[in-house]
Amino acid sequence: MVKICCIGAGYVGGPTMAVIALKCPDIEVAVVDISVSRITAWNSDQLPIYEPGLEDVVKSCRGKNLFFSTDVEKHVSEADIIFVSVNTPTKTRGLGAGKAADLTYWESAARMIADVSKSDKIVVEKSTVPVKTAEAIEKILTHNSKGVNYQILSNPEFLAEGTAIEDLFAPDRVLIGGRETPDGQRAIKALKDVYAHWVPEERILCTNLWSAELSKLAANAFLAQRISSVNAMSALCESTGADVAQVSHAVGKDTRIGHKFLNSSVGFGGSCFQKDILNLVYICECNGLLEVANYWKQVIKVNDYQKNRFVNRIVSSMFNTVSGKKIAILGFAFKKDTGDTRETPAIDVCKGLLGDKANLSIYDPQVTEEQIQRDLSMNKFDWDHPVHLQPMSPSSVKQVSVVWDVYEAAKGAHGLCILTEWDEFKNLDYKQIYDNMPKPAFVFDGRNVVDPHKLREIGFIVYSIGKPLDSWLKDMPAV
Ligand SMILES: NC(=O)C1=CN([C@@H]2O[C@H](COP(=O)(O)OP(=O)(O)OC[C@H]3O[C@@H](n4cnc5c(N)ncnc54)[C@H](O)[C@@H]3O)[C@@H](O)[C@H]2O)C=CC1
Ligand SMILES: O=C(O)[C@H]1O[C@H](OP(=O)(O)OP(=O)(O)OC[C@H]2O[C@@H](n3ccc(=O)[nH]c3=O)[C@H](O)[C@@H]2O)[C@H](O)[C@@H](O)[C@@H]1O
Repeated sequence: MVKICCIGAGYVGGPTMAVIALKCPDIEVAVVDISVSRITAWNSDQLPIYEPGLEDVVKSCRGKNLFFSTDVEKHVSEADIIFVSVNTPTKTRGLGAGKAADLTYWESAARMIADVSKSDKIVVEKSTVPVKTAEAIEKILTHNSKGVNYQILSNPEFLAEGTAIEDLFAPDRVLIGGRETPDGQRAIKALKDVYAHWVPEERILCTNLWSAELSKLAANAFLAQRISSVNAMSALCESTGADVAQVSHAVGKDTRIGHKFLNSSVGFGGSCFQKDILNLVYICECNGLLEVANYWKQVIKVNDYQKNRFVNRIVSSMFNTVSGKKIAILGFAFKKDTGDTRETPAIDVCKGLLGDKANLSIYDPQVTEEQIQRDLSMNKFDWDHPVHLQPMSPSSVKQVSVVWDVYEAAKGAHGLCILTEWDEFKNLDYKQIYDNMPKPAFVFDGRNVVDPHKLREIGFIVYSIGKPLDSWLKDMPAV
């Protein structure tokens, strides 16, 4: 029986391995992690991450051919194929700080593999890594090999959170990069055979190592670029009276452009887009390609601009101050159907409002108070480390309260800010909410989930990203 071990039981390692176990009953899959609490949660009824459909998959194979364990060394030494799906955060210190990927966790995983392996291994990069990481990993492994042969493959993951199980069941493509040697090709075939259990052959793309590594960074950069493009247009729409939804629709009808990923928003979030683009920028700079680096940097600058613009709009429309005013924040996760808050635009918007001394009442159906308090008091990039290595008990932010009832969050608030597109926000009783707010009552919709016309009929002053402004907002331009 082929044995797979995955190092890193996170948003990627957990769901991908669960699906491999489900689709390949003839393979034994062990997911290992240094975080005891994560592994305990994977072995319990309360999984450590919220992802639609995940629980069913885990329950149907856990204890049969899917195991979660903290015994990292045992499972690594027994495995034929080792996936490495550990954190690759942005460096916060030293060379490349603020841009380069921090490969500390990767390197320590590689050194541990070299220490405990007694049989030949295929080591698969599942984490998103800089181009040429495989070369570095290969050096660590071969310099410490004790006669064991290693083949390194790059097999980046393209799942999106909230749809991870769907994405894994029917991926647009599976990408496998390896060495162009007979041993490298054999390793590619071994991994291809795993995916071939359920992915049609024409969707499994095999390339050289560097193409696979770079394709992952490129794919995320292209996706983020689309959002920054439409968000840049949203600012122009507000100045001209165009409606960004209509513009996106018209543009996306061109089959060469396509309609997906053209929703204007308060900005993209998530653990990877910014991190991976910064990483790409750093690689370009290291290769002397400054024009290319600047081109991609702009995608992040526009994203920051969009978040700032949103905060400025709120403050300027409320008589240039939110000091002492209650603002209800509806949604904190970086997108709907996940409890993940990594790099969520809500953090920057909340910090911007807190900077202007607002009192925030936050509601998100999947995010706990503890998480929100941590996010609002943590330093940039500190979030992307194993949980038990993150700074402990940051002080809580006093002007923030977190509630589990959206109407309670809204009660007495001067304004509502919609920051995540949870479906439930579409159909709230906005009349009841309006009646319980001081006037003028504002709605700032950062996800275009509400119908501004209906809310204006109730009496709200409504700002929807990229939509024609009402006269109140026109008279109070955001600087
Ligand atoms: N979150 C996502 O949707 C996607 C993430 N990725 C990439 O996948 C990688 C992992 O991301 P996530 O799963 O989101 O991160 P995560 O933080 O949820 O999981 C990483 C896990 O690795 C563990 N870990 C770190 N060092 C370890 C070591 N030496 N030994 C054992 N366990 C160790 C941590 O404790 C943590 O549980 C990153 O490179 C990310 O860029 C790629 C595609 C999608
Ligand atoms: O490498 C990764 O981590 C993953 O990053 C993204 O997945 P994810 O971040 O989970 O979620 P997305 O659906 O891409 O959304 C990212 C952000 O962009 C925002 N977004 C998305 C689409 C859109 O049209 N407009 C928009 O503002 C979302 O609200 C969210 O904040 C990619 O979609 C995945 O392919 C990739 O594997």
